[in-house]
Amino acid sequence: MEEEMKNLKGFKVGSLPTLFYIPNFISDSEQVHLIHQIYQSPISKWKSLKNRRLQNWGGVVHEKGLLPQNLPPWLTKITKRICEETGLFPSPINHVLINEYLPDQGIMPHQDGPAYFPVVAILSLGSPAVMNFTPHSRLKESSNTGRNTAEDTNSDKVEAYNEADVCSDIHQPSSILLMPCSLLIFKDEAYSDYLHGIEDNNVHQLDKAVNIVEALEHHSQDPSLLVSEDTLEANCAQQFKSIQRTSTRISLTCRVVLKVHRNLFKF
Ligand SMILES: O=C(O)CCC(=O)C(=O)O
Ligand SMILES: [Fe+2]
Repeated sequence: MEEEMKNLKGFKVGSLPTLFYIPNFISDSEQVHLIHQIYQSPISKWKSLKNRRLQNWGGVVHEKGLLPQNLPPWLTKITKRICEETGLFPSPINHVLINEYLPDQGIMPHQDGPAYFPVVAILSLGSPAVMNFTPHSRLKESSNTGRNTAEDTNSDKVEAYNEADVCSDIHQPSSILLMPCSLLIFKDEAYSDYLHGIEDNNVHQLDKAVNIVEALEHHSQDPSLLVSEDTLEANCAQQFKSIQRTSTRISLTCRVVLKVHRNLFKF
């Protein structure tokens, strides 16, 4: 806890417990290197879903735990740094999902599966995008069995929610602007009581974004940013209205699966 407070002090954004946004967690050249490694991977490593492609690293996440595979050194280099610098993970990060989104692709609102330790670190590369956090009623015990969404087949998500599950009382939706090279960390209620998702269209609104100042500090000239016409006199942070997604976004979702099966036959 002490470590966490020290390392992440100053990076908490918004009022929803708990979101941390670290701009420029990696350098531009590290971004180039990571993108190169991702596209160097065998084509068979890609799995195509309805609305995006993904690479799964670290092994297969099963309802009962992880059937592990070592992460490649180009990934452990970054996951080790995430562990050390955040101090939030109980053991080394052992699972990384790499998602690739074209400008009109996204990920439906979902909650990450129960196999994961409830802290997520997402490194963003390429085109900016907005992630939305939407409140939902607490998962009922009976539905928390690790079933997949309709969209996914790799057991990393729990079932999608219908409208009736989304409550509108004290919990307010919020969103976060994910610029390239940034690291987003979410945990606590943001993990347990909110769904997170990215809209599948090429314009993302910024009106609910809680980290505009932090996100734009080094990126205010980014051509993706669209300025609102009616806020010319407003301060810099408020004049950005939306982003135009014009190229591919890649994200690395880094997590810990606590239960690891060393032996296939023990499943
Ligand atoms: O691409 C992202 O930023 C989010 C990915 C995600 O939520 C997931 O893989 O569970
Ligand atoms: Fe997720």
